[in-house]
Amino acid sequence: MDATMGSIAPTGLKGKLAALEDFISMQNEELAAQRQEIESLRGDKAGIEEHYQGQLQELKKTMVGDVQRLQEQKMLAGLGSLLTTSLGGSLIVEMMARSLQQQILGLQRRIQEIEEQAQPFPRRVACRRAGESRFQLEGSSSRPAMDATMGSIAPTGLKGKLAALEDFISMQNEELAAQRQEIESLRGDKAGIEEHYQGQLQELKKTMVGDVQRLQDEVKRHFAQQKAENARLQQQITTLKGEKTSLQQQILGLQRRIQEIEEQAAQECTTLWTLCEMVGLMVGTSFASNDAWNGVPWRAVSGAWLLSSANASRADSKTSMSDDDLVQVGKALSSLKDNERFHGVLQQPSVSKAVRHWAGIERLSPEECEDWQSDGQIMFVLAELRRLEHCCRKAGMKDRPSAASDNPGDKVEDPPSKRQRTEEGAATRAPDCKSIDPATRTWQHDEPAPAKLAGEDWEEHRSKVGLQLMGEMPSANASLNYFLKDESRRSFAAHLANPFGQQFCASWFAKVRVGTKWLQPNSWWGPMPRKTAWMVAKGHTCTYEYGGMEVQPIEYPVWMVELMQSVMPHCGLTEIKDMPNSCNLNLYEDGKQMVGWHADDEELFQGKSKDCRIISLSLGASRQFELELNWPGPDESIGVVQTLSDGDICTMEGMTQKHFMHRVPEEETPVGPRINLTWRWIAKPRDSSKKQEEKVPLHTVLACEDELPLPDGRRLRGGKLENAAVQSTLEDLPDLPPVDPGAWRRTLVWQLVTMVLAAVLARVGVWYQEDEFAKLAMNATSGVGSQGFGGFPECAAIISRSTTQSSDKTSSSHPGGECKSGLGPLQGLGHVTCQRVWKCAAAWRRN
Ligand SMILES: O=C(O)CCC(=O)C(=O)O
Ligand SMILES: [Fe+2]
Repeated sequence: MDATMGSIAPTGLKGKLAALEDFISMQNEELAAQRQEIESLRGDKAGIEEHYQGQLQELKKTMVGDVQRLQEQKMLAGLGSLLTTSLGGSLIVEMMARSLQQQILGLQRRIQEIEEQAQPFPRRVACRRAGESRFQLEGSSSRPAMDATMGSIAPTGLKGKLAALEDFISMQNEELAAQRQEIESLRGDKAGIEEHYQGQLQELKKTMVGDVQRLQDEVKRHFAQQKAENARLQQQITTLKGEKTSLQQQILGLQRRIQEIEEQAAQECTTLWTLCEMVGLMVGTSFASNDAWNGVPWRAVSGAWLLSSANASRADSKTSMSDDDLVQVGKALSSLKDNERFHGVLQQPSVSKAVRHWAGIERLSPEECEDWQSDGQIMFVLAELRRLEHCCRKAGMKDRPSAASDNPGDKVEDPPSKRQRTEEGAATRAPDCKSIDPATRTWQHDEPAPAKLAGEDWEEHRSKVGLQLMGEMPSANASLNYFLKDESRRSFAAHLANPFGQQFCASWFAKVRVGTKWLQPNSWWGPMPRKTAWMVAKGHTCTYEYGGMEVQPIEYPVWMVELMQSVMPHCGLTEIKDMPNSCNLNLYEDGKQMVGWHADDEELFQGKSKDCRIISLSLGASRQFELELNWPGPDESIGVVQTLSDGDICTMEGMTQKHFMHRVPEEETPVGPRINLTWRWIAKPRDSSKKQEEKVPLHTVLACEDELPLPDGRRLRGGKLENAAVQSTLEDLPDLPPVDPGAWRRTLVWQLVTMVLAAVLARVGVWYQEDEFAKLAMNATSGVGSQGFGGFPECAAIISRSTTQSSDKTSSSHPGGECKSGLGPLQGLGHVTCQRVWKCAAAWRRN
């Protein structure tokens, strides 16, 4: 400053002052310029910082994007690895994915570091804020500020003023120097920041490029590996596909083979089954019509049947004469089994149809039945079956279940086996073994003709036995006309044309039709071709049986007694106590409905051994009533026909039921409905205590949908075999009394029991290994003795073979877990339960 001042000094004090002032003002200007530069430098610095921060931000964004992309690639790689691992079990892809994951983690860390490092450049000049300047040089108005400062140092004279100015200048100089220093420092800062950020950016870019490059390389390598792996897997898939195709072809082949075998087996089974069914029918057991038997392994069961039959016949060769008949049955069965022609012919649909009809399984039209007469194949098969039937009959097997009771005659109706031609069975039964012999004109009967008396007469004369015909009774209607009067056979039938008038008959037709609970039971031969009801006088309880079915009696309704009081006096019966105590009612809805050839010869009425009265009233449409001789003599006419019209009374008296059959045949032309009431006298009431022991057919055990009443009054759930019910019933069953091995071992009924047991077990899903089953059978039949039951192990073997073949070979108790019954798998229940099942089945053999 001194130098500057020296150059402007010599012009006196005033001049000096003026010079100083100029100088100060110059310096002020310089100071202002410097401040401006400082401002601008500060702005530059902020700009630079902002610029680099922006760049860093951008870089970070790019890096995040890159990482994300890599992550996606890694995810894909993860998927690929999953696929690869699951397909080929390769771990390479997974390892690569893991390394990528680590790299990404590293990159993320790196970004964090960079973020931390990328804090704004430290402001080393931050302490030098504008406010700390010794001079308040706000804005551009430096002059007034200086003036003010100068003013404060002014009033001490010119010298003082000079000295003050000098001071001021020297302060200004200091200030300038300080500002210059700041400018210097700011310039340095600016360069430093730029350099700092540049360096950082450079480094960051370098790291990033390296990292990304490395990752990309790795991803590339990974994909290449993946590609190779895929190719390998593709190869494997192609191989597998080829193998699969070949296996599929093999399976198809096997399936075809199975089908062939099954078809073959089904054919065998059909034949065997027909035999079983037939023999079953003979011993009073029918399986065919029962849905409950669906799902039973018939092949096994029928196989078991034949095996045990064969076994029985083998065993029988050593036994006593009394078993001969059974041996014959076994032999007949075996011979049928080996009869090639029989089996061949049986395959024919028409033949099997005929057999099914013959066995009563399926109903066919009379026209179809007639065609069979001329069909050699059908006749051949039926003849073979008849031979078997003959053996069975001889061995004491009966036609149907009730025939096995002690009272075989206690039936109102027999199966239509006794008569042929247009009998009831014509619609339901094949032209069977019963036919009229054209040479002798005699019916071929189950029974031979009874012996005649010493002369030509068949029966004692009525005068001798004291038979009074109803028409001869004093009060009887004189118009009662005997259209059949066979004194030799003591057989009579009378007719009385409507004595009541049309009005009476119409009103009674309606009353009886509405007042009766009509039934149409199914017999062995199909549904009965008419409706029926069975009524008895108060105090009588006899049931009425139709082909295997029992009908409970209805007590005479009031109208019945009233009607009898109108009808009976025409037959000479005026007292209630003398009137019939039972009545069979028939409703023929139309001309197609009928009653086949039969005799009312049930034991209940004793019609075969004693004189027997039957009185009938017809209401409604007229129908033909035919009577024919059982054993007509050479010159005798076979029978008589009587039309029965509305209101007509008809009687049968004496021994008519023994020597004649009667029927009401189908009408050719349409006719209206007809009711017939047939009154009879119950001569020998059935012993009701016998009812307890009545036969329950074996199949009923399984067939019944609901509860099955046990002989002792308890009930068993059959068809559904419900767990708890079966369990508790079986638990309560008493132990079996010891059985006589000779009697039971070889009877066909017993063998049927084993079949049923096998079927029961099969049905509830229990399958045993041969030895297990045999042991079980032995235990259960310990009462039978050391021989045991011959057929059983075979039976078990067949069952176990036929079942283990199809499913689980190792399971001894429950293949496939497919159990259709409500009992569930018996696996957990074990032998005890099975023994009970056995006991249960065995208990039925007594029935
Ligand atoms: O309907 C008829 O006339 C005969 C009925 C018959 O024979 C019977 O019910 O036993
Ligand atoms: Fe009859």
